[in-house]
Amino acid sequence: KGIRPRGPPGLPFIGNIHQIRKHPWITFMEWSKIYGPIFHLNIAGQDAIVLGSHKVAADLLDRRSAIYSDRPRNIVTRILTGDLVFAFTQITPIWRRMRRASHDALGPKVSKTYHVLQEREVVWLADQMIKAPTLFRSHIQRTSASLVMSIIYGTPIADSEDPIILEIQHFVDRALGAAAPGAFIVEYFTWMQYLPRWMSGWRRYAEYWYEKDSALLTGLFSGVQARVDAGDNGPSVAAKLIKVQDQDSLSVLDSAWLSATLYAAGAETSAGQMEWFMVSMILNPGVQKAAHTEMDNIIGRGRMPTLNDYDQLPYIRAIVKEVLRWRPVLPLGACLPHRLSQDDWYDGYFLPKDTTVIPNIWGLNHDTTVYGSDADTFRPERHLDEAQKLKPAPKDTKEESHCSFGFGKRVCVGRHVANRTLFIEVATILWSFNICAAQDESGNFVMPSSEPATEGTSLILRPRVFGCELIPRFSEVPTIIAHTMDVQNSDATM
Ligand code: HEM
Repeated sequence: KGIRPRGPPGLPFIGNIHQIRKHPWITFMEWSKIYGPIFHLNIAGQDAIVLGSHKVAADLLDRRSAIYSDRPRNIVTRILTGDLVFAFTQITPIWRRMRRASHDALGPKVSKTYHVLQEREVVWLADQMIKAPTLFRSHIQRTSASLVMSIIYGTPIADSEDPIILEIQHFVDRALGAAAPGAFIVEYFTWMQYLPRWMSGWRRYAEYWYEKDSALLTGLFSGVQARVDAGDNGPSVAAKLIKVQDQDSLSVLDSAWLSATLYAAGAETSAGQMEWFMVSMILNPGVQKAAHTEMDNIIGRGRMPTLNDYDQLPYIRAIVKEVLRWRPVLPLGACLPHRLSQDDWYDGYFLPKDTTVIPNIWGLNHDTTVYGSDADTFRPERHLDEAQKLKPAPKDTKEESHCSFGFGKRVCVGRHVANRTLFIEVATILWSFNICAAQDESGNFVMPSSEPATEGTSLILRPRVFGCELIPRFSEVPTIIAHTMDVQNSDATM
């Protein structure tokens, strides 16, 4: 039907699997230089293409999103989640309803109703950082988990070791783990799905956990139902799902899984980006200094920043864009590639139905033809013009200046919330602290690595474990944080 894109030669049966183990996004950048911005991989007999330029990614995933927005069919995940995690599902009627409900609950206008929750959480974060600075990573974790829990279920979390959080985290690890390439051999040898149940340990595992997780998630959702019935009017996604009753309403089970999907997609991603923010600040004191100057000029030292300051703080917004560009926590869209749902032709190439389509988000974000020869450098100024206002974003980056929120019909539904969360966390930490490298016993500074960690099972790309010193920028910082907390608490009880 036409020629296929070129790609690296592979081995019989397994294709290219053995060549793409460690940091595949870097290998893919190299292969893009050899084979062009669209190249072919053989994943154990399954066709895949990798997209290595903004234009190709936008041409296919955004401009032809009608046929490039399915997900690969994953046998184990489907059973494990009852096909109710819409981030993993095909474009089905249930995906459409869940996606619409999420957009209605997290879109640009509605997400303003969560500002009060975001502001409360970050002041709490600053307070924890003042009181126990060495535990900053666990404070960042708690804040992300708590914020997403507040937005979704209306229930903040005081401790990152909270039993509910641990239980949900196990659910998230199971779901993401099952979707990870190579997790279950049946995904490659699909005839195994027809083996009897007693020969299929993976099936018994998936069915068992689907029942258990459905009970856990329905319990969480029903807790919100009980509060709404008792007259609680607090803003939350779950409360919105309960209150909106129309022909598109989701069942309790669907709503329970939808809420949990949003938690799974939102908590670790935001926390991972915040860890990269901390690393970028330690490595770039000049950037910190410029941010502190913006803070002093616009906010001053008498109050903490709020989300109302968003438009007045272009340098902070440029830092957020640069963190997302420089170290995207989902460098390949992680376990969420797209799938082509019908035969297609592009630039003289034939692309068969069912091809897995992998955008190299990391590669696009580091493309020197778009970001210049210093694309690997953390430099927020690249997003600003001479008047220190934000520049228009490069073409095909959907006003974000990076591709870290994905593409087309699958573009991250939580991006408005995520952008504001990162903004207020970054602004609050920079208003409060000088962030410095930690010192070892001999007083030498220990710089964090800008290389991503590879250890651990998380699919989120995080920095290696690192320390830092958080020094309040001026003596009134602790008092102003405490005072802001008091005001927020009294507003909440009014
Ligand atoms: C900095 C934080 C975040 C990053 C970097 C991020 C990134 C992404 C990426 C790359 C995708 C895949 C897009 C694609 O397939 O093309 C995605 C999907 C998704 N994100 Fe986010 N995300 C973040 C935060 C959030 C938050 C806070 C939520 C919700 C509260 C959320 C909910 C989702 C959902 C539900 C999907 C699946 C959409 C679908 O398949 O239709 N994300 N995100």
